[in-house]
Amino acid sequence: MTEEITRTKFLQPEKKPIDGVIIHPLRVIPDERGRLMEIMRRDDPFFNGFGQVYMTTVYPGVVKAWHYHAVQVDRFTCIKGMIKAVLYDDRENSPTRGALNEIFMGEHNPCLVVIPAGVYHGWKCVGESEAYVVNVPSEPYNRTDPDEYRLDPHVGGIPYDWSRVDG
Ligand SMILES: Cc1cn([C@H]2C[C@H](O)[C@@H](COP(=O)(O)OP(=O)(O)O[C@H]3O[C@H](C)C(=O)[C@H](O)[C@H]3O)O2)c(=O)[nH]c1=O
Repeated sequence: MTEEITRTKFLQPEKKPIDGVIIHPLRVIPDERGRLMEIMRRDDPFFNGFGQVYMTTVYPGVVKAWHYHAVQVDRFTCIKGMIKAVLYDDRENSPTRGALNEIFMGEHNPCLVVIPAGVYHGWKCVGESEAYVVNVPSEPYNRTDPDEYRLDPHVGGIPYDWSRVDG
């Protein structure tokens, strides 16, 4: 009973994915020389062109959030370290408005996450070393007028506490 409650607590966020969000598991192919992992392919069902590819990193304990894009779709993976990615749906008319998704991803759970425009998102490095994220957004970054809207991660009004949950 107790175990079930604990598991439910941690699995709950991914049980009801935000409308349009895709969590796509990535396969790691190891051999005696190292590892290989495909990230995204032109024939993936969610591929609809890309704007650019970039990497961004996050130091242990740091939160990078909340961001959303008006037009851009993000497709990101964590290739080194571990992050807790959190998504929040505040889109008017969305069937999942108010839903939060928590995804623990990275070396121990390789996956690509597709985030539709309008969905707040961000991540925290939950490992002990700098985490490396690769993003393949649908649009190139506009340096003079970025499609990037932000809220403070701690007092921005989104009902999520970024602190670690022990138990
Ligand atoms: C995305 C981008 C940024 N920049 C510049 C703008 C700033 O001077 C600097 C850092 O950018 P930003 O604060 O957007 O970086 P992050 O906070 O790591 O943002 C990333 O992490 C969060 C969680 C996200 O959701 C963003 O979509 C993602 O870009 O690089 C560029 O020059 N080119 C680019 O393509």
